[in-house]
Amino acid sequence: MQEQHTDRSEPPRLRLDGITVRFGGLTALDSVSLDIPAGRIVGVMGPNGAGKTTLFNVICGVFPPTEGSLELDGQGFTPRPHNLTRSGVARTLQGLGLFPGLTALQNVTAGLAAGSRGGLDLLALPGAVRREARLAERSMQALEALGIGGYAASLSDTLPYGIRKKVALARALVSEPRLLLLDEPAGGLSHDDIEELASIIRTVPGDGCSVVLVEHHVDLVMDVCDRIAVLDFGRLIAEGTPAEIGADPAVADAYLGVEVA
Ligand SMILES: Nc1ncnc2c1ncn2[C@@H]1O[C@H](COP(=O)(O)OP(=O)(O)OP(=O)(O)O)[C@@H](O)[C@H]1O
Repeated sequence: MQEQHTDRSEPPRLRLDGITVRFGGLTALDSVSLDIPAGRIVGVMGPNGAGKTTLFNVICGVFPPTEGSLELDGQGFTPRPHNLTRSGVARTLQGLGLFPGLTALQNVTAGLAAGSRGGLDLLALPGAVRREARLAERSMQALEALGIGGYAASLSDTLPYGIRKKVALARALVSEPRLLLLDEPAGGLSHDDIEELASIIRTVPGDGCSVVLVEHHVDLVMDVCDRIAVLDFGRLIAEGTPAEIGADPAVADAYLGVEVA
């Protein structure tokens, strides 16, 4: 199945139209069309090598698709990795990507500065100082919203892994994105941390933000997502609600015995 563009009255937050990615002779994504509705959480699942990371990379502009196009809120969208925040798109990375020599607060502020016009001001002009104070205040609020304000002054590499994951999430959320891309956020987390992550992810659409969740952790995807897309060998083999995906024999086949419901 490929076409499932639904509500024609309002454009989806993100539309992927016929996305194909080839690496030499290998087709990593094969004409994938998928809508991410506004204010919804959409999971992308699939076995190893299915094309999940490749899809994420296309949405982030790491490389352009070989064929196909993207739209953001109905406008043609050519993502550029260094301009994503300004497009209203934020992401977390599998490897966290925090600056080890910076505090938790400074790491979050870096996420804001990436989206602002001048980046962080290095000259301590009065206006610049005020602006930096505002950025720091917003960053602190982002940390507090995730319950980790108490770690603001700690160097990020001294923090427990679960807290670092939250710092990375705060850095993505601080820019108030309209599209949040989460790349395997549950990787390396304990069961309790994953439950907490699930409740955090569920709050994101409250601000109208859409979420794309690329994740191996099937339980988390089933738990938090409004809709789920399943890739297998680069093809979109299923798209639907968690209940529909859990009952889809093609999905069960793709996972070869891995329990999905
Ligand atoms: N830069 C690249 N050059 C060549 N082949 C690549 C490249 N990136 C990915 N591939 C291939 O494309 C296919 C899809 O890979 P991708 O990493 O997107 O899958 P995935 O679903 O994210 O897998 P995993 O769950 O193991 O991370 C695989 O066969 C992979 O080997």
